[in-house]
Amino acid sequence: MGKQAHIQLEKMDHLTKAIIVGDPKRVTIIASCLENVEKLSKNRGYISIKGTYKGTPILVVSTGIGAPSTAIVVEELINIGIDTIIRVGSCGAMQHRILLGELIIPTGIVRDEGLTKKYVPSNFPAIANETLLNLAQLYAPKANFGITRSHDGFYMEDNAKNEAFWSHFGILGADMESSALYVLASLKNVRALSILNNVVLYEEDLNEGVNNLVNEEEMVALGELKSIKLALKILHEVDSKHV
Ligand SMILES: O=P(O)(O)O[C@H]1O[C@H](CO)[C@@H](O)[C@H]1O
Ligand SMILES: O=c1cc[nH]c(=O)[nH]1
Repeated sequence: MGKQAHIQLEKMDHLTKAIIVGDPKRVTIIASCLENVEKLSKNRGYISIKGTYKGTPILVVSTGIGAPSTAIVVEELINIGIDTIIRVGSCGAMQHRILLGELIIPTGIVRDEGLTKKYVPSNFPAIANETLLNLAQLYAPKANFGITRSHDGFYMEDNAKNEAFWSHFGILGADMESSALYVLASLKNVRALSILNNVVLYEEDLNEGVNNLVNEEEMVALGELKSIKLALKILHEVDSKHV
């Protein structure tokens, strides 16, 4: 397959592992943890670089916010031969015990976004790849593992009510992209995992929490670095594909 319409990348030799991030600024932070970094493309907010981590080639691409934009990136990454994808993202906690900068790693996800329903019925599960999940459990035993929720409406009036509803069932946190990644990965037979840094305490004002990320508040910035290092370690250690 040739150059992909949105990410503007084509198949590259030996490049099968990728990190996706929502915020394009995170691409630069990840670049600082890699060697042999090369800038690749910049199109519509989809920024990409490649580099190596302890010799393992890694591609890093930003998705922007939301499931549709993420699905475009995931589809195009698969088209260019990527078979292992880790989302390094941020999320809001849905349990009081989860502190800022703690990692939340979805084992399964409540599909409260619209995009994946265009692919499969809503009773199809969004689940993490077992191989990647086992490595995450090995390298980050203190992370919060469990079910999360992906949603579409950052500013909905009923957010607090919906979060209280799902929090009651033990849902750990919320983001907007992970369920799209998990569902597409299952459908297309590639491996996927999300590693989320908690940037908002449960029942804290959403805007204030996300601004903390913009201001690089210390706990949150450390959590982000922890999420990046974990993703790189997993991608380095995992064998080249077998789903
Ligand atoms: O920090 P990223 O990876 O963008 O993730 C989270 O932050 C955005 C909302 O502020 C949404 O994309 C949400 O999923
Ligand atoms: O609460 C939050 C924080 C970040 N991203 C979300 O989707 N929700």
